[in-house]
Amino acid sequence: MTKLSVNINKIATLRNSRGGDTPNVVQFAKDVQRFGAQGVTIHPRPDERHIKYQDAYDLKPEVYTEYNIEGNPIPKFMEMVLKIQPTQVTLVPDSIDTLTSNAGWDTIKNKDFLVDVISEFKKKGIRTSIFVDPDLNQIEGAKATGTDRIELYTEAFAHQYNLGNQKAILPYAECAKLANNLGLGVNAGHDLSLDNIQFFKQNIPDLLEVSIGHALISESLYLGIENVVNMYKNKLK
Ligand SMILES: CC(=O)[C@@H](O)[C@H](O)COP(=O)(O)O
Ligand SMILES: NCC(=O)COP(=O)(O)O
Repeated sequence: MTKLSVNINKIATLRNSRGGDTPNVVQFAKDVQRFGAQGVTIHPRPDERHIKYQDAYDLKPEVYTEYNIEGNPIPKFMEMVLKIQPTQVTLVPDSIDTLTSNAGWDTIKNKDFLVDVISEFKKKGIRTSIFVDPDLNQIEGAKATGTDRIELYTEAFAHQYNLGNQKAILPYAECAKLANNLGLGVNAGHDLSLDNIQFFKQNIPDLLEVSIGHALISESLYLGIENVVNMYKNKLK
């Protein structure tokens, strides 16, 4: 079974746009779990433009499914994750000013750094995952870091699949196979959606978890908007 972890960054983006507490990210996390999500993902960024570090702490007692915190392991991030002790930390090499995650780790160049950081998290019993491009050398490199899992960076797949290029799945399937053979768990995320998730799942062996945010929240708006427009109209009769 593949677990669905709902990334709630976009709920924080909406909240922050008005400066208040609507929508409330903790309530949203509670609700998605009540609706069946098997995990909650957040990706606090150094500028706290969506999820704030305080949200990460506030969510801890309310996330009773898998709590996955993603981010670049800068000292402030490491300190927070080590304090919170979520189920999983996913390391992403994003630069400070990046719009969204845009690359996986170079696991070979950054081996020593990743070995150190991963061992810190593992000492506290936190499962580790590292964000990687679908490249066999990077999967071998990931194994050498001591990580428990990898998260396949799926933006390229999502883009190509949308253009009708189903072959874009092939490097992902190969990398998942290699990871499984090496004893690494396989997660995936970025731009997965209702359009592409079933095809992705069917072609990736032993896919343990997907984290989905941007499309899932956008789809929720579209799938809910008719209902809400009519609820307003009823109140205006
Ligand atoms: C690693 C990854 O792909 C997600 O964490 C994604 O980057 C969400 O981050 P944003 O919501 O900041 O785009
Ligand atoms: N790890 C990927 C994630 O959490 C969500 O990415 P996206 O669905 O917002 O692109």
